Amino acid sequence: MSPSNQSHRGVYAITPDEADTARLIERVSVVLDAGITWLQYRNKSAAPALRRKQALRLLALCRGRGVPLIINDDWRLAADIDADGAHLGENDGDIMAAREAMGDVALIGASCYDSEERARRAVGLGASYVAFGAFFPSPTKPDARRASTGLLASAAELEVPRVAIGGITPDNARMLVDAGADLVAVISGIFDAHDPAAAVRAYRDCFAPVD
Ligand SMILES: Cc1ncc(COP(=O)(O)OP(=O)(O)O)c(N)n1
Ligand SMILES: Cc1nc(C(=O)O)sc1CCOP(=O)(O)O
Ligand SMILES: [Mg+2]
Repeated sequence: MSPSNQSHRGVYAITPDEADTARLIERVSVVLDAGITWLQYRNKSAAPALRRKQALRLLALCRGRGVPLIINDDWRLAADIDADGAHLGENDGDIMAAREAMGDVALIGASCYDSEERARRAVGLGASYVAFGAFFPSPTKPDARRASTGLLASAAELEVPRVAIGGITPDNARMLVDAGADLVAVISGIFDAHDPAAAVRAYRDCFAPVD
């Protein structure tokens, strides 16, 4: 997988906690139509049965739009429903086990926070992308530890896509792209925006070359 591959570049939208499944699908549809690269299903409040139901509904939606669906936290659920990937943080289990269960082409992401060493280890264990953050104060996760943009450049040698996360807005995204981010992962900047589709387009513009 090449970090310059266009299919691994752009907007990585992450769902907000949304208990109403019909509303979740409605909100995500708008965002998919605006042109995102990947979607992550993340719902920290839902019980397992609701998470499974929502993940299945999102998977059908994403398949129809050709957008990979990555499941947060739970690689077993991801493997069980045949999602496109799983995202694992420091308390979310074993990258090697996820890779073994999900196969070679699955998108297995690892949260690396502010640590290049953690990213190196994750790639060694089979991660397909690494995520660093938080780069800015995050409304969704105010206590997230902070990362510096230098990590994005130095992690280029890992030769997997580098994801930036945490408080990313259309106004600060370009500096992360310029620093080496292949994807920007966003919750509130999209889903709390007055016009989520316009927000996605504004993030996408940050990946376009400046004239
Ligand atoms: C793309 C991406 N990066 C980081 C995270 C955070 O993962 P984690 O630290 O496990 O925290 P939770 O999201 O589970 O609260 C992520 N989900 N996605
Ligand atoms: C889920 C998550 N992980 C982070 C990390 O730094 O690892 S920051 C974060 C929240 C991202 O939401 P928002 O775009 O609203 O800031
Ligand atoms: Mg997690």
